[in-house]
Amino acid sequence: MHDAIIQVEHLTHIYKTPPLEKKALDDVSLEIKRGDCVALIGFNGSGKSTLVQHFNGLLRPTLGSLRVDGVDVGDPHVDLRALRQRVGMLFQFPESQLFAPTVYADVAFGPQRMKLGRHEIRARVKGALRSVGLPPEEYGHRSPFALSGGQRRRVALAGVLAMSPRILILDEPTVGLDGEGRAEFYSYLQKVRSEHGVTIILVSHDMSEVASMAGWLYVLHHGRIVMQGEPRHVFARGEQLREWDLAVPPLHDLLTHLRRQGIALPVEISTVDEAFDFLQAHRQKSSFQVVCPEAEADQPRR
Ligand SMILES: Nc1ncnc2c1ncn2[C@@H]1O[C@H](COP(=O)(O)OP(=O)(O)OP(=O)(O)O)[C@@H](O)[C@H]1O
Repeated sequence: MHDAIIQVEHLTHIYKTPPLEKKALDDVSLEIKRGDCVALIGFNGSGKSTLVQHFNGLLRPTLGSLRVDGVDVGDPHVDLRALRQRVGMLFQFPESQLFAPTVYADVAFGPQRMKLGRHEIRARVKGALRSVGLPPEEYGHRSPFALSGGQRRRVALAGVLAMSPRILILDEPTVGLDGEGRAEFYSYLQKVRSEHGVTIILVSHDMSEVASMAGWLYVLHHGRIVMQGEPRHVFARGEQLREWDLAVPPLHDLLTHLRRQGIALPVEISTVDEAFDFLQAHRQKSSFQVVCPEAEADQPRR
């Protein structure tokens, strides 16, 4: 496909740590289009990290092939340094890698290593900090260690963005953040995506979390892609997902239950609002009623 930024064909990866061998990926094929946001979902040890480490050449295929942004990652003669600058990776707990005395210095570290000019570095650092909601005038001079957990993580994201990656890989990006920190992180990630047009790959155990961002999910199990599709279609197969130890978002469990009760909810429904609108529109035809507790609570008691 001409606009694929990542093409993986029959990729197998075997870790050879004598005397043991571990097949971590088994005949994986996929294509990710430029500008898309996809998620790799799977239980512990299913091969997610092994797969994404091929995307910037940290690992090379044992068998099969992959091309990333036009580069043949499997070719041992290819120098992958340029590719690594185009593929930004944010590992779990990235804030633990922050080290500089100020937010500005931390974000500037990557562009400085790229040997860019002073003006370019300044423009990139300021732009990256603005993208993650930390205006440089306010946060640039502060110590990253004096910020909240969520803000520190956004500093780490700005550090990757300042390298102007074409592909951004985020491994469990919100693990350890509270609900508010998670929501904030994803809203800035959404902003980054629209502003920078970057291709995003999310790695997670938590399907409900990535569903709001990702347009396509790949489910990994024992190193194989066992299911893929739009989140709403994947979630509709809850029983199968549970067999692979994956939790289905609670809304989708409820929708499945209602369908079993004979309410013909279309598979396109994937948010609470969509479910509510559908039930409202159909209540005339059906024997059930939609009760809105807030509206009820507003009524004076008789
Ligand atoms: N360096 C290594 N040497 C040997 N085996 C490894 C190595 N790294 C990972 N593995 C094994 O390969 C398999 C896939 O691991 P991987 O880390 O890719 O899974 P994962 O889905 O990312 O897991 P998690 O969600 O726990 O991070 C696991 O069985 C793991 O134990």
